[in-house]
This record gives sequence, structure tokens and C-alpha cells, in this order.
Amino acid sequence: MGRNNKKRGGRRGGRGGSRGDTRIDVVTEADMFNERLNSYYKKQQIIPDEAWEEFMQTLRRPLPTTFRVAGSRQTAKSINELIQNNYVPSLKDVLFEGQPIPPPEQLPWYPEGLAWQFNVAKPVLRKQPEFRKFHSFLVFETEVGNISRQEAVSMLPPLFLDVLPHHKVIDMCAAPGSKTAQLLEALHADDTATSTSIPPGLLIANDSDQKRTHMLIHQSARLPSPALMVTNLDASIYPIIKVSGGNSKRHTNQLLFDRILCDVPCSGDGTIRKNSGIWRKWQPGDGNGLHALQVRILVRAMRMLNSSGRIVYSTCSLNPVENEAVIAVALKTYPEYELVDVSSGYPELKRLPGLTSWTPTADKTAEKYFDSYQEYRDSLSSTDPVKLTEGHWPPSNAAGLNLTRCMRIYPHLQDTGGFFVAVLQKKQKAESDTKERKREATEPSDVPDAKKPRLTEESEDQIDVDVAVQLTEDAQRDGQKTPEEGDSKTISYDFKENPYTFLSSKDPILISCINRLKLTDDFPASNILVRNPGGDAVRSLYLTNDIVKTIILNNDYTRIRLTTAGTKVFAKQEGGKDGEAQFRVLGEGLPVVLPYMDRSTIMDSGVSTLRILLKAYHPACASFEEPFRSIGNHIFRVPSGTYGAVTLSHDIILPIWKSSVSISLMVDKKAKSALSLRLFGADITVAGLAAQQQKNAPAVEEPGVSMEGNEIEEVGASISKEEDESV
Ligand SMILES: C[S@@+](CC[C@H](N)C(=O)[O-])C[C@H]1O[C@@H](n2cnc3c(N)ncnc32)[C@H](O)[C@@H]1O
Repeated sequence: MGRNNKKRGGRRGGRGGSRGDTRIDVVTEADMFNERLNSYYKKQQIIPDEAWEEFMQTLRRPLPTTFRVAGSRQTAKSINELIQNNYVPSLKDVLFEGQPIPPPEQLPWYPEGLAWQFNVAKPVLRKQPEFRKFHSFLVFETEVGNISRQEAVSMLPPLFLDVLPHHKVIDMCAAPGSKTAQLLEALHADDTATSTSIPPGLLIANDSDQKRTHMLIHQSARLPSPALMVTNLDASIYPIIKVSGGNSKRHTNQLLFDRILCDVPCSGDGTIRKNSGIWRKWQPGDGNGLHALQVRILVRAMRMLNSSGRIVYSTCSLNPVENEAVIAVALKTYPEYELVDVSSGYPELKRLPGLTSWTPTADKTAEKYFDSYQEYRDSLSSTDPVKLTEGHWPPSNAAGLNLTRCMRIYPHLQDTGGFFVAVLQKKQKAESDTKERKREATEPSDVPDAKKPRLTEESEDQIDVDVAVQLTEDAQRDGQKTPEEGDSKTISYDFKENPYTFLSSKDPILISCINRLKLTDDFPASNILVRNPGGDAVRSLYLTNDIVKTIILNNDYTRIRLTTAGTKVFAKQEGGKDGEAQFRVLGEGLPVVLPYMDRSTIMDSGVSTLRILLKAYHPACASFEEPFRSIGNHIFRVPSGTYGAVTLSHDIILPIWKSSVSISLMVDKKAKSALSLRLFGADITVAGLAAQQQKNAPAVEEPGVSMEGNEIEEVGASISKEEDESV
């Protein structure tokens, strides 16, 4: 096999598992072999024999760096042009220590060429001047949300979900949030380079892990949206969300979603190229143990979808027990669903069809297999634990389920990680199928349970997930404990988040914000909320769209942990000794408010003004021609056009704060660096210059972020890089 002892850093743990374990393993190439993994996957015949060696060799090679140009469509287009027209030409024909270094390339299957890949060693990024410059550009654009460092295969589920601005979407297992960002971008397809639309649709990003939910909030702050809600709940028992229905104010309906992403927790062996610790610890029990939870999350989603909706189920595992087996159990539970044939979508994407047969094992060493569940049960003594359920095996009607419509993306096909994607929808002829489902619901099925509903001993291995979910919903509707709650103390339905209070449109602070910016009458003032126990405008004002407002008004937040809703638009700014406190529009809120602002409140200026504001934190008022009339918050615009060597393809509109002596750009310092690099090709900010002055320190490499090799560094994050980087 030609393995040697070259060292590679690796991380432990699968995807969405073993949080908090940030230990870094040093994995030599000799370690990149695992007999259990080898024999298990050979047995499953996931790869044709003739491609097996190529597949295994690819697993041992580090993953190329991939990124996606993110943000609104127009911003993405101009950033992509910058990469295509400025950076890529400068990175062609680069030699490093005598060796040619290939420039970044577009992923052929990603729409509009917005996703890129390059395979460059760390020393090149650090020392080769052109690559170093490109690296700095990527780092800062990543910080401000214009670039998303994301594994190529991880970009697929949102593409297949096909989200439109009016869709109601839920991302069931969303953290750390790179797919959430893609979904949000699709919801915001009508945004322009300077202004954010208020989409009619909705995105709920949910994760059961509280710490990871906060990463989600941080990520999505890069694309502020009035249509976003973040919840922190167990997706397998996700509660009914109520919205107002009919004419009566008191009448509510269950919210059914148009699009649901189930990017479920999985064993993560498809990420082995980057998490090389998996080589050492992989064993079949990892996937076996997750199957139950994966089924429960998917069937919960199936109950929350509307009749014309679509679900994408995905994992970064190669294991059929976590993939086709989960789909098969879900389709058995809800026969009104079918797999969608998406083989003609993204034709440049190389993929193999889903499996129709596989053979699970409960044996840690992956040596002993049983062809059927019955054979497995017969092999157990009365004291042996029953680790597997019938659902771990292929169903007898596997061929009829069209499991080949699932997609398997293998690392050797196009130099990526491994991934599984399946698209589900309700069959069009729903009526006869509903009857079928009702009949099935009364019969025991073989769905295993992760958190067991109360059952009699005889029925323990025959849980009917349909009945369990129905009971959950009924109990929630009636305000009772769910079957999963039972008497257990582990699930608390008494969340104590700060309340969400919508301000009266007569609120004096809201009125002063509206008057100062001369917001037009159609500004949705009745959708402004605050979050504090008193319900007053104390510090921050958030804007939501109508559907988010309806959800907030019709649900009980002691039972739904809603972590955030809408986007922050105004915040209190102390006036210092010069003046009174004032609510100012925030940098992230400006694009949402901008379409409602009267043009007369925006002051035009040139690139030279922007240069002064970027070069110093608080340049003196005397440095400026005086367009800024009074102390406080102002919005200024540099119109598109050519300014000497600088050409702006679109306007730049930013908030500033004027005191009696100085003027400051109200944008965080990484965003300033990104803007400076984009405009002037160099970081002229205070922080950038300070970095340049540090001998041997990379000129613009801020502590906190790096894009070298395969990983984003997030200094200070308490979560491992592996988890932070989404797959
Ligand atoms: C594969 S990761 C999701 C990655 C994410 N979709 C992305 O693209 O950034 C799986 C996530 O599921 C979460 N998770 C695990 N069990 C869950 C449950 N029962 N309900 C909701 N989320 C769960 C984990 O915390 C983890 O963040």
C-alpha cells in the first residue's frame, strides 16, 4: 500500500458527535489503515472492485481547500469577478522552490462558478507573495461573510433543496451553520449589493446543542435577515409551530414547511481526509448507534412538510446503515413519500447511486455478519443485548423504494470528502397513500428509538414511530408532557429566554429613529421588537418579517427555546460628553433599512473620504470637507464610478458617527480591512499597518482567522476546529 510515516494532524470525533474533545492526534501515514473499515466497506460493496484501491488512496490524501463566494447575489458576483479577473491571473505560472503551483479552479458543478478549490501547501500560502496576498483576501472576506470556507460536498444539500424567497424552511440540525448560510442566501436571492430584501419566507435554523447554536448565531450574523429564527431544540421531537390562521385572531394552524434540511448527526467517516483520527477509531458501532436518532429526525421532518414540499436528508458518512437504511425505514413509516429522481440536476457532479443491499454487523471487529435480522436475533443468547433493529437491514421491498435515487459522492470521484444526499417529497396521489399510511400506523413497525417512548416490555423493539410522533404532537397541543418526556427530568420545557416584545408604532424611540432617517411610510415599524424583561427600547431594536412576527405572537416560548429572531437594526450609542445618547442604525442593519430611507438623509462623498476613514480610527473633523452637519449618526455613500485607480462597480453605503471633534466609520475592523483590500489592494487600516510592522508576522493576517491548508482557525473558540468547519 505504500504507506510511510509522514505525519499529519488529525482530529478526533465524528460529525456532530464528541463535542469538547479538542485533542489533536498526530497521525502518520502508516496509521491510515483500519482493518475494520476496510472489511466493512468491502463487504458492503460500496465501490466497484476495480476502483477500490483508488478510493482508499484518495482517503489518505489531504483534502483540497474549497470555498464558496457567499452573500447577496450581486456582491457575490463582484467578488467572484475579482477572483477571476485579478487574483487567478496573478496566481498562474507561480513557481515555489522551483515547482509550479496550480492556481485556484472553479468547481464545475457549482452554479455560476461561485465555488472554488485549490490545493496549496501551507508554506506556499505563507511565503509566496501572490498566494499570500490571495490568502489575506480570503481571510478578510471570510470574516465579513463574503467567502464561506466550506467543504465542496457540504455545499450540495442546500443546492438540492432548491429554496426560493417565499419558502418556509427549517434546517433541523444546523450548527455550525454553513448550510444555513446557503439557505439564507437563497431566501435572499432578491438582495442587491447594497440593500437586503425582506423575503416573505422563513428560515428556522435549529440545533440541539446550545453552545453550537451560538456559533450558528455568529455565522448567520454575516447575512443579517429579518426572516431568520434560531431555535435550540431536539429535532427528533421538534414541537409544532403555530401560526395565525383563518379570520379569527384566536384560530391558529400548524406551520408546515416548504423545505426541510435534515443534515443529521452522523459518524462522519466521509470526512476522514481531514479528520485523520477516524482512521484509528472507526468501528461499525458508530453508525449503528446513530441510526435510530437519524430515523427519528427524518420522520419528524416528514410530519412537518407541506404537501408540495421537499426534504433533503444528508450525512457525511459512507455507511448504508446511516443512509439508505434510514431512508428505507422512513419510507416504510410514511409510504406517501418517495425519493425524487435528481439525476439530471448538476450534471457535472460525479456520483454513484444509492445501495439496494447492505449487511450490517454488530461485531466491533467487523468480522461477523448476518444476512437478515432474524439470523442476527437467532444468534443472540437471552442475556445478549439487542444492538440492532430490523431497520438496520435492507427491507424486502428495497428495489421498489428506488433507493438508487439516493446519491453517494465518493472522495476519488472528484477529489472531495465523502457524502450522502437523498431528496424526498410526497407522492402526488396523496389520498390513497394516506389510507395506506393510516393502515400502517396501526401496525407495529421496526423503527428503533433513540429516546424511548413509554412502551410495554413486549413492544420495546417494535416502536411505531408514527404513533410516537402523533402522541408527541397531541401532547404538545394539549400542553401535556410528551411521551418522550415521561417522568424524565432531562427535557425541560421551561425555557427562560428574554421575552420578545413588539414595540408599539407610537414608541417615541422608534419614532425618533424613523424621523431621523426619514424612513418611508412602508417601513415595517410594527415588526420592530426588543428583548428584555421590561419590553422597552433599552439597547437594541430588531426587525422581523411578517411570518417571524406571526410565529412569535402565536407560540409559547417557555416551551420553545427561541434563541434569536430577526435582525438587529438599531442600537443605542452613548453620546459621550458632547451629546445625548442616540439610537443609531447598525452596519449590519443598514442594508435592511436602506430601501426605506429618504435619499436626502444619505450624504455622498468620494473614495478619498473613505480612505481617511479607513486609515484612522477617529480622524479629526478637520480632515473632511464638511458634509456632515450635526453630531450623531449619518449614512454616507460613495457612488459607483472611477476614482483615480479605484473603480467601484456599485455604490458603497456605510454608517458613520460624528462627535464634535472626530468622525468614525461604524464598521468592525475586519470589515474595514476587507474593504481596504478590495479597494486599494492593500490593508491601509490601523490594524493592517500594525500587522505589517510586526517583523515576520504576515502583513494582514489577523489573530483569529487563517485559511491555510484545510482549516479555518478560530482562536478563542471553545469548540474544535473540526466542529467549527462545516461538512
Ligand atoms: C452534521 S452536523 C450539522 C452541520 C450543519 N448542517 C452545517 O452545515 O454546518 C449535525 C448537528 O446535529 C446536531 N444534533 C445532534 N443531535 C441533534 C438533535 N437531536 N436535534 C437537533 N440537532 C442535533 C449537532 O449538534 C450538530 O451540530
